Amino acid sequence: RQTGTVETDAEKHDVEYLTPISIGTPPQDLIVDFDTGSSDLWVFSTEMAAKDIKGQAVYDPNNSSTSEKLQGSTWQITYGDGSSSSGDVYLDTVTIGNLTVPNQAVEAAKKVSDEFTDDPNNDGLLGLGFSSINTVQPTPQNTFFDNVKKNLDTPLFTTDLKHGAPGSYNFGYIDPAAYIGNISWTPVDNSQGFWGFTSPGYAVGTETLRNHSISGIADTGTTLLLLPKSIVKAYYSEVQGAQYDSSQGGYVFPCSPTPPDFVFGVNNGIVTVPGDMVLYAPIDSANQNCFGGIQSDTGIGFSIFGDVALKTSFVVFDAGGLQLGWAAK
Ligand SMILES: Cc1nn(C)c(C)c1CC(=O)Nc1ccccn1
Repeated sequence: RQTGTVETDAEKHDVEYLTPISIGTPPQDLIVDFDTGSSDLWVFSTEMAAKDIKGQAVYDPNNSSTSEKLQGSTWQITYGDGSSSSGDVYLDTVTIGNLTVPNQAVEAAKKVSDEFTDDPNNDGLLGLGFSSINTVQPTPQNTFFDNVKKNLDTPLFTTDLKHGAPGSYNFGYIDPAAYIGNISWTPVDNSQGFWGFTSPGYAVGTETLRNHSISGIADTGTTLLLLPKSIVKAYYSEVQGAQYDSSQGGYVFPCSPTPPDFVFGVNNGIVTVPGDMVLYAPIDSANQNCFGGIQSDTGIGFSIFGDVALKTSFVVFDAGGLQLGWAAK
């Protein structure tokens, strides 16, 4: 039985967290976005048009003695923010930290949307959602985690994302030194292929928790905390000068003073998003006004507990117990 750990580094404003992986023989090193909100492992590849590659590392299946084309298989994915990619599929050896999966489905991109072309540091996505939403046709493929699970001491992984600093993904064990206090556990609804859960309520600043169920997903691949419009309005009503700025596509407010904390419940525990984490990023060079890290989930159908929420905590994604554990750190 094994365990593994790999460091993930924050991009500017923690917009995404990029993590090294190796594919093929000899190993080809790429840096990808681990995404608990999707279930495809896809990478920039030599099968793409040169104009769509701007600085990314690419996977070359012809340069790997262990690659094997999955004949007739294709994939196409469109994310909620409208970005997309598509291509064909190889089986090849994938290594993350000290964990290796010999016949992992590696989805080689032939096309990617501009959002990916214009993100020079990101060479692809590694889905850590449930394999039920893998997009490979005609036969959906397993995620890296689903393939490595049987070799792990226990079928779980943990995230320890940080604000402006490298964090870590651990596989197969809970590091007691990575968190403080108790872990609050809550059941996972994976019926849509996500790490879904329901928070019992929220609070703004130091007020007491309001009973208001929030159903959402724990999603490392989404930058912000996307919540029901009514909760977002309630939060920003307590932030001086906050307003919805349609040109920015969300709530903006003066970068000073620091806005109030946002607290959400997890079972009978709470998770606190400090006000300075809600200050997502300045929208002007004078750093006068800031774009909020909390925005509306309108149109998605569920809330998204993205990096703004996840980086406050040590989070356990437990596939064995089908539960999420949140702890302070
Ligand atoms: C931001 C957003 N809006 N809507 C409607 C959804 C569903 C999202 C989340 C999203 O799309 N996340 C993402 C994007 C690219 C790669 C990985 N995950």
